[in-house]
Amino acid sequence: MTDRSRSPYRPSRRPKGGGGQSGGKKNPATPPAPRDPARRTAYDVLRAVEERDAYANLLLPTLLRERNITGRDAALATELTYGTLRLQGTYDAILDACIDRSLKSVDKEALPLLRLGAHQQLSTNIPPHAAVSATVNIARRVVGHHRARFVNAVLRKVSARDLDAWLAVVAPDRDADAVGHLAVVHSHPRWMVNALAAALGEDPKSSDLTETEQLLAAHNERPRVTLVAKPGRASVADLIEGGATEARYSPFAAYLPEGDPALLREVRQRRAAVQDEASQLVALALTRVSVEGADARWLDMCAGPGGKAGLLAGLAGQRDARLLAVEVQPARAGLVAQAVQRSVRDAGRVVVADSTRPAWRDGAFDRVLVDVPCTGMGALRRRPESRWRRTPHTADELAPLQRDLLARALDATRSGGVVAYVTCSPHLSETRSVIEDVLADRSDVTVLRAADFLDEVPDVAAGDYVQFWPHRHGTDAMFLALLRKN
Ligand SMILES: C[S@@+](CC[C@H](N)C(=O)[O-])C[C@H]1O[C@@H](n2cnc3c(N)ncnc32)[C@H](O)[C@@H]1O
Repeated sequence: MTDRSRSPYRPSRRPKGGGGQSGGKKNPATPPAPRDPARRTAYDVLRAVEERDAYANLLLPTLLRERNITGRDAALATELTYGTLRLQGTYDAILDACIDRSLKSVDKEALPLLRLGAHQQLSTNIPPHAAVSATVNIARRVVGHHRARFVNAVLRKVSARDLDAWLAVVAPDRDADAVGHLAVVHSHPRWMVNALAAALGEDPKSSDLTETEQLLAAHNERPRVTLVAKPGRASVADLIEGGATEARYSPFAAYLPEGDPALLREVRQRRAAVQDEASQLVALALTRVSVEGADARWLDMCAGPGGKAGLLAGLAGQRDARLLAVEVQPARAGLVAQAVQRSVRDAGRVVVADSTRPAWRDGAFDRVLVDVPCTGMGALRRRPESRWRRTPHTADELAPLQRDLLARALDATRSGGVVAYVTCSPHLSETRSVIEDVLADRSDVTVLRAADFLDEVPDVAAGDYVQFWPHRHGTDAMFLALLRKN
């Protein structure tokens, strides 16, 4: 057991009575800041992710704000939370080797402590003894002394090896089982490694999964923050003046190397927003396809939370066109309304509706974006926990809705108009399979070579389609098909 007197994280004692505040006054509205605020906050997020499927990217900023945690503590809490979630699969394989029973039998309050402790020991510069004692201190407060002793015992076993040495013990041999090896080393579910290898055109049965490994490794890197300057409302130069740097591909993008995007005036005024560069480019590609005749009515059928709608509304306004943005969930439609607010010529309109039951007549639109609900396997860098929430069946379960939405998008488009089918996933069941299934029943569609409309981006063509990749482009893995209605 850790010697409390030597712990650098030893909590200070509060005086009894009088609330411990200077002047003896309590403010019941303000919860006391937790001791060791960075680790405690990381633990609270990890536990909420485990217990109630919370989203770390939403909960962490909320807790940091509520607890008034800033600066180095906020940076540490962020690193510990995301770092632990990213390598959770690797840490679980190691922890499993350190306890006598199955890791699955460890309760949901203690398990995040084990992962948090393993992360500090194996992937940070925090000295192992400090990582153990600090984690055990939190364990005493949140799960009691008995289970804290269990946490202490397991973490001491973890400290016997460094990460590479542990991987040599717990990861399957690469030659015998390449997918199993990569799954443990890069912390992905096995089925997902298979699906990603197939999407990259590599044979999951071979031991040479070089590009698959690059992709898995990229999923565990911290994504850069990319901003979009909304057309007609802000410029990239404005963002660069605020501290951003020039982006590689999108004419509307800038990268923010550090700092909180909300501190930028343009972001606060909703003239700019955070948006992945590939998200910008797939929307832009739709606007680059020439259409003969009228080009006044644009439709975004799945608009929430409004990233692409915000960009499209600005571009529509600049061309004197109008964008109708449709979203089935009222709360998300509210976010779309904020995103299109004050776009050029006020070109965006938002409605709450189900796009599979269209309230518009067939052929009413010149350009249609259908950015369907999907597994989100293209955004694993930003939502690391989502890889453990999906199952091998999630993509198949979504396919009927994706097919229905694409068919309705084609119906909504006039002859000569164009549809962009977009997913934030490279999974073949949600990308080319959906298109092939829908087009098998129709003779009124021509598939365009989507990469021709994104000349500035190298290595993005996947046959007639476009597939962005984190390891090639530094973006989310967005998929795009451009379909002309004959
Ligand atoms: C992948 S997200 C779209 C992202 C969005 N285009 C953006 O760039 O911010 C899919 C959205 O479609 C919405 N959705 C799902 N089914 C729908 C339907 N039948 N009709 C309209 N919207 C739907 C979901 O609520 C979700 O907000």
